[in-house]
Amino acid sequence: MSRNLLILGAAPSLGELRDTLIRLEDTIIFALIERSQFRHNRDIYEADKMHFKDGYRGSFLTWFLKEVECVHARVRRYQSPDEYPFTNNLPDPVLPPLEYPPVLVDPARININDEIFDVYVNTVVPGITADGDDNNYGSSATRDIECLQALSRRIHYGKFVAESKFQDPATHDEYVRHIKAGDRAKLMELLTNTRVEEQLLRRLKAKALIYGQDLSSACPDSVGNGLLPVSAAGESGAGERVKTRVDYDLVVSLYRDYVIPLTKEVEVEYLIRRLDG
Ligand SMILES: C=C(O[C@@H]1C=C(C(=O)O)C=C[C@H]1O)C(=O)O
Repeated sequence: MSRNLLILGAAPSLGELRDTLIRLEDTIIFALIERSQFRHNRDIYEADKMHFKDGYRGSFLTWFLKEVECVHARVRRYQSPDEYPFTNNLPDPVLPPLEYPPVLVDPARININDEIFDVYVNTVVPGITADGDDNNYGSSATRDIECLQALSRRIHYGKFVAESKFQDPATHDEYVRHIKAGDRAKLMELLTNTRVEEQLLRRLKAKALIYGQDLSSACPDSVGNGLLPVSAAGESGAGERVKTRVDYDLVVSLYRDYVIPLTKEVEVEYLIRRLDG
C-alpha cells in the first residue's frame, strides 16, 4: 500500500496490506545485502567509543540515527501513522501537519523500536557481515539505518493488519470479547494465520536465493552451499576484496524468529488497547 492511500483516507484491505508487506520483503533483503558489503565494524555500536566534539556519549550509530531522524521529524515524517522513530524527543515539524484520516485507533502510538534495534544490532548485523573492522563506519551506519527503518515500517504495519482484522465482521465480536477479557493469548491465537506465515517463509527463501546470488556466475552450484555471494564486494581496511554474502537461512530465520513474532506483538498490543481510544 503506498502511503498516499493513508492520506486519501482509504482504509486499506487486508489484501492490500499483505501486498505491502510482500513489497517490504524486497526492501529488507536488499538493505541487508547492502549492509553485508562491509565488515561488522562493531565499534559503531558501542557507546562512548567515539569522541564526539559535542560531548555525546552514545554510540556512532545512535548518534547518526538521531541526526537523521531529527531532519526527518522536521519534515513531519513521524506524523505518518506508518512511521516510528528510534530516537526520543525529536524536534517539531517546520511544516504544517498533514491530515491523516483516523485509520488507526492508537493513542499510545505503540513503538517497539527498542526491541527491533536490539535484535538488529545483536543478532542481524553479526549474522550478515564478515567479522573485523574496515573503517567504513559512515557507510555501514548508513546501511544500518536503512535496514532499521525498513524493519520498523514492516513490523509496525502490524497495526494496520490488526485494525483490518478487528473490523472484519466475521471476527469482530470475537476480538471485542478477548479485548474486554484482556486475553493477549486468545488475541494472538485469533490473529495468527499459519498458512500466510508458511507461504511467506517459502517465498522469502526463494527471493533470498535469487536476490543474493552473484548472477554473473552461471554455474548452478554457486548457490548450493547456502552462502549466497552477492555481486557487490566490499573493500576491507587493508584493501583486500571482501567477498560478501547473505545467508538465505539467516533471512528466513530473521523473519521466522523476529520479524513475524514482533509484528504479531504489535498486533496484540494494538488490539488490547483498541477499545481505550
Ligand atoms: C501480518 C499478518 O498477521 C500475522 C503476521 C504475519 C507476518 O508477520 O508476516 C503473517 C500472518 C499472521 O500470522 C497477516 O495476517 O497477514
